[in-house]
Parts: sequence; C-alpha cells; structure tokens
Amino acid sequence: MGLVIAIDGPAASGKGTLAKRVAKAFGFAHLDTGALYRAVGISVLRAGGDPADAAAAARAARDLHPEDGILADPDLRTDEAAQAASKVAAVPEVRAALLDFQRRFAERPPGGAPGSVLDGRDIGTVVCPSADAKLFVTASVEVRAERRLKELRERGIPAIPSDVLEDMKARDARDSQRTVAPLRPAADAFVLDTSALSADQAFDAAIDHIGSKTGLGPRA
Ligand SMILES: Nc1ncnc2c1ncn2[C@@H]1O[C@H](COP(=O)(O)OP(=O)(O)O)[C@@H](O)[C@H]1O
Ligand SMILES: Nc1ccn([C@@H]2O[C@H](COP(=O)(O)OP(=O)(O)O)[C@@H](O)[C@H]2O)c(=O)n1
Repeated sequence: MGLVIAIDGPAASGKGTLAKRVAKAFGFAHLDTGALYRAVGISVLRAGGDPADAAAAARAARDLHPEDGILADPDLRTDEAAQAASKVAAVPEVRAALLDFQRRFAERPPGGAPGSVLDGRDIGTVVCPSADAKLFVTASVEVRAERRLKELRERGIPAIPSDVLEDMKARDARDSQRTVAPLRPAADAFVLDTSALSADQAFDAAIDHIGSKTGLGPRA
C-alpha cells in the first residue's frame, strides 16, 4: 500500500484543484471520487430513471465500469449531474458498490505510482480512515457558489447566480444530513478554509501539512 492523502470538503471548495496539484507534486495517482457518483447519477438519468429511486441508483452503481472512460465524460460537470450525484450518494447500496474501486485505487495506485490522492466527501472518514494525511477543504457557501459560477461560465455552460447558490445549499444540506457517510471532517483532519486564500496559498498550506505528517517534500 502506497501513501494515501485524503482530501474532503463541500462543493467547489477547491478540493479537486488541490488534489490534482498535490498528486502532481508527489508523483501520486489522483482519483476524483465525486466523478464516480456523478457517473452513477448520469447513468440513471440517461436510462430515464429518477436518481432518488434507490433501486435504480443501486443498479446503476453495480453496473458502473469506471475504467471504461465514463469519468472523462463532459456531461459529468453539469449542475444536473451534481444534483443527481448527491441524490444517488445518499443510497447505502450505491456507496457500498463504489467502495471497493476506491479502496483498490488507494491500495494499488494505477501506473505503479508510489501513492495516491483521493478527493471527495468521506475519504478520511470512511474510504481511507488510516490515510497518511487528511485535509478538509472548505470555504463560505457564497465564495463557493461564485467559484462554481465562474467555472461553469468558462466551460460555456449557462448558469444563473441565484440558482447556483440555491443548488449548492441544497447539495450541502443533503450531503451533511444523510445518515450514511455524511460530509464532516475526520477527527484527525487538517481543516483548510480557502475563503480568503488563492489556489497557490491553499496549495502551500496543504504541502506544509502533508510534509509535517509524512515527511514528504514536493518533487523538484
Ligand atoms: N483557492 C481558490 N481560490 C479561488 N478559486 C479557486 C480556489 N481553488 C479552486 N478554485 C476554483 O474554484 C472552482 C472549483 O474548484 P474545484 O477544485 O473544482 O472544487 P471542488 O473539487 O471542491 O468542487 C474551480 O474553477 C477552481 O479553479
Ligand atoms: N466521496 C464522495 C464524493 C462525492 N459524493 C457525492 O457526489 C456529489 C458530487 O461530488 P463532486 O465532488 O463531484 O462535487 P463538487 O464538489 O465538485 O461540486 C456530492 O454532492 C456528494 O453527494 C459523495 O457522496 N462522496
């Protein structure tokens, strides 16, 4: 088992950006676990189903083959996919079906990488509770909605500011209040509030923390 770095946090807090940079700095493999839930949500929608239908969601999760390229599907990035993801993510059978793939990724990172960085909601609490370093990245909901709006516009996806903010609040509530693997920092996580930090500042703080936990330094 290589080194494991867990990065959790609410929507658009910057955990994906951070996870990618941290993985690059250490030569580790990166898994965006949110993409797994988005892929399940999209599969249900494409089959004409309702993401809140537990049986349909569980079936889609069992049939998911993440190696087949679905994680790179641009449709995964839409707000519709995000909402569907947070509905299927509340179904215990869906979480159970996705657990093996995530743990295998951490245990044997692809490409023979010496470690992995997983980002999501429950990496430090459920998927990899013995991760070598845990970060919980957060920011105020207004800052996060602003970031997501900018990102959607840059991708050419039309978005209404008040809708993005409301959708984010709804997803925060669903993710924090579900009974299975709710969004919360692990007891031993380093909480990094990026509301007033640039991506570079957040990266520097993360590297300091990871270094203090693991002795790792970024590759030159
Ligand atoms: N510290 C930061 N300051 C400003 N913008 C950021 C910061 N971190 C990330 N972003 C931007 O915010 C958006 C959401 O970041 P992302 O990493 O996708 O968040 P998450 O994975 O938590 O949903 C992206 O467009 C990203 O470039
Ligand atoms: N480890 C994870 C990752 C995502 N999710 C769910 O999947 C949804 C989409 O996650 P994401 O990380 O792609 O979303 P963003 O933070 O990028 O907006 C979240 O709202 C959660 O409901 C989860 O439950 N557990």
